[in-house]
Amino acid sequence: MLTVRAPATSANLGSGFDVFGVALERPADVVRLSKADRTTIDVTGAGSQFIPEDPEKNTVGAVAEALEAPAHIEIDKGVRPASGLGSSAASAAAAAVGLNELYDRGYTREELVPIAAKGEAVVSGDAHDDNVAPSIMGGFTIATASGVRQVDASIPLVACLPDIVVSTRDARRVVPENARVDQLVETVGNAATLTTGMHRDDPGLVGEGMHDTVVTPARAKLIDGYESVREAALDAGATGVTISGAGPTVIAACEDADQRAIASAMLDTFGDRGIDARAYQTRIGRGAKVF
Ligand SMILES: Nc1ncnc2c1ncn2[C@@H]1O[C@H](COP(=O)(O)OP(=O)(O)OP(=O)(O)O)[C@@H](O)[C@H]1O
Ligand SMILES: N[C@@H](CCO)C(=O)O
Repeated sequence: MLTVRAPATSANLGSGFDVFGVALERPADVVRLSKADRTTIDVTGAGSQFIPEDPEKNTVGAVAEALEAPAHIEIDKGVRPASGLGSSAASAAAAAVGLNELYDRGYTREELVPIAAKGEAVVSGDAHDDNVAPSIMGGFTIATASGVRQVDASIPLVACLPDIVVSTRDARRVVPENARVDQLVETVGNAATLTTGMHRDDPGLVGEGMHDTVVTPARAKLIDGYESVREAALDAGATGVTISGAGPTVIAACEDADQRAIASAMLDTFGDRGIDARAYQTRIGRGAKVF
């Protein structure tokens, strides 16, 4: 038996659609794995009633198949599914790291990213790396066709998860197929600014780089109250606000001292619209850990 804790993640960060991602210190999935003749899965915890235990439909099943590593896998969900916090990815990351060790496959953390992404493909139809990469490697990650670059950062964040369901599959359907050259120029500038902020651990630059005029406006329509929540967070001191992954979580970058006020402002604004929510006062953290 081997236990792995894999963190929630926030992908895109506005200007880095399908490329950027960060690991969060919390919440996380805890996955226990033991060798078996065939893969079986038990799921408990947050939203487990909505998560299939069929290995063909659960992200960890695809990972076990890719690694040719059948196992009994117990998933204790700390990351609610369809949250925009990489719920499916956290389980896939934990399974990739754990089965790699259990079967002594010898893959590096970076080599495990595309293997874990095969789990994401089961769920959203696309094997996007931008959640599994930070959940496996930690910190801030830049996932491209040529591999993953990783930066250790510890930017304070507030992730506000409303009691709304937005599936990645649905959110990918509203992404525009084209963008103008001026939007391309603005996005590159914001992405470069955000990356510089991560290297300098500068919440101001990271927040500035989270601005996005291409994907975020299209997805904002799926989150009741998004614009009001974003404004309230900025008024409370957030340096930048955007949709976390495919949503509905709304994520803010900030200074430590402003976290509590930002969390309250976001919760109150959703509450004014009759929407229950919870806010994680967290920060960028480390990747999957084997116990
Ligand atoms: N191990 C798993 N953990 C969570 N969800 C899973 C898992 N395996 C399969 N799923 C399915 O994946 C879907 C949740 O994935 P989805 O990508 O929509 O949400 P998310 O991963 O929380 O969000 P995002 O990818 O935007 O961060 C649910 O429909 C769930 O049934
Ligand atoms: N980049 C993906 C992340 C999903 O968590 C999307 O936004 O669809």
